[in-house]
Amino acid sequence: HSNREMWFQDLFPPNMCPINAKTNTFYGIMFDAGSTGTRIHIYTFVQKSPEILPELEGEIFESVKPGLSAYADQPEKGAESVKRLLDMAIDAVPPHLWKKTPVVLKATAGLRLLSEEKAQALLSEVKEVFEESPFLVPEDSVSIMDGSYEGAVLNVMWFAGQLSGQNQHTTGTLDLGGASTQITFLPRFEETLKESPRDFLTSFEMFNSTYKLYTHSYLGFGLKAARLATLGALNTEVADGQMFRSSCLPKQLEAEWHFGGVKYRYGGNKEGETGFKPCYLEVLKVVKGKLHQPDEIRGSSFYAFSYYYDRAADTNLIDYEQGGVLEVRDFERKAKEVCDNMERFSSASPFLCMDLTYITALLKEGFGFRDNTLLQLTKKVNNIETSWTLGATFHLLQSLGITY
Ligand SMILES: Nc1ccn([C@@H]2O[C@H](COP(=O)(O)OP(=O)(O)O)[C@@H](O)[C@H]2O)c(=O)n1
Ligand SMILES: [Ca+2]
Repeated sequence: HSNREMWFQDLFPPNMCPINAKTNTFYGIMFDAGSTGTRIHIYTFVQKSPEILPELEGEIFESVKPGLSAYADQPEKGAESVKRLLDMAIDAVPPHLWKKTPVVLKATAGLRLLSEEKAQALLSEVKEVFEESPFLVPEDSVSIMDGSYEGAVLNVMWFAGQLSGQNQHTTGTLDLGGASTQITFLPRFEETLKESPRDFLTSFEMFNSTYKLYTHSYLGFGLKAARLATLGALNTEVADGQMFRSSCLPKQLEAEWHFGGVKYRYGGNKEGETGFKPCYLEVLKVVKGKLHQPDEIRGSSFYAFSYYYDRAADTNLIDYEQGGVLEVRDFERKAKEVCDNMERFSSASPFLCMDLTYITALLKEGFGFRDNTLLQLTKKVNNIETSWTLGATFHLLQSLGITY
């Protein structure tokens, strides 16, 4: 594991400065308002001289469920959940640094799925909470994040950390959230640049370098949105008591599910088929032909985060603490095992079969990966959550001139 443990040291190089240099310590508070939960990351950095990048010293992390979008009709209550998390920062940051510590909230896909009006109401309540706090509130402190920024920042962090590592063939990241999914990589071939839609290509500046990236966020292709799409319930008016059925669910199941402030009734195919085959056909309708497939990624390997990690860990494909390396076909094998023995897996989430089948279809038919494409599943490094929030905080501190 030495390579993995070195990762943050690579990213924030160790002290190379004269012994009497003045050390600059600073904090950044970043909220990740995701579709399934709200999280606070309080980062501490130290910078020992202007010539070298700040080092990450530590992180305090806490999360609450549900996400802000569940408070679509009660924006004050949503903001309250943010305030409770922000109170942690009052204790964590020394009072004399409060005024120099920026607080920012970036919402991801969940809020993008709400109406403009409801999303804005939530954001302005949150903004009020920030303004009543003793922290530095920059312009645009509360916003809905552009999906390509989310992917870019995450990938650049990993890529920068890998420069001196061994795993130089892994140049991309895959993130599977609740409402959206991102793919990002550093293109190696001219072909990719020529064949990709314009808005899939971006250059990104961080750590004093410019990175040319392929990045895209697919809204509605997160795991939970995909459940609704598979059930035929995404972007439709749900009639009172309407029942959505799928061959990916246990035959006898009938239940309720709340997502994005809406209640859905769903269940298994009581009379019809269940199992991997019919389920795969259902899920295929959601992904087939909907995603751009760059040729060069077929043989690459990718880091994979979020629900890729969670579902692999839930089914013992990887260790929950350590993560691991998988091939795409491992997800398919597990999906077959779960879907064709649904009663045996009934103790876990009733969506386990659908989730694994969706992940399989997304990777193979969506992105066009091969059966043997390698995925490196990672959650934490040195006890720090691997998240776009770290890169975004770093970016923020640089833009505010808080680093030297
Ligand atoms: N700090 C975090 C944030 C999200 N996640 C993962 O992301 C999943 C949900 O994604 P999300 O709520 O951020 O949804 P999106 O808004 O990104 O679509 C969680 O269930 C976790 O698997 C994580 O592992 N650690
Ligand atoms: Ca997310």
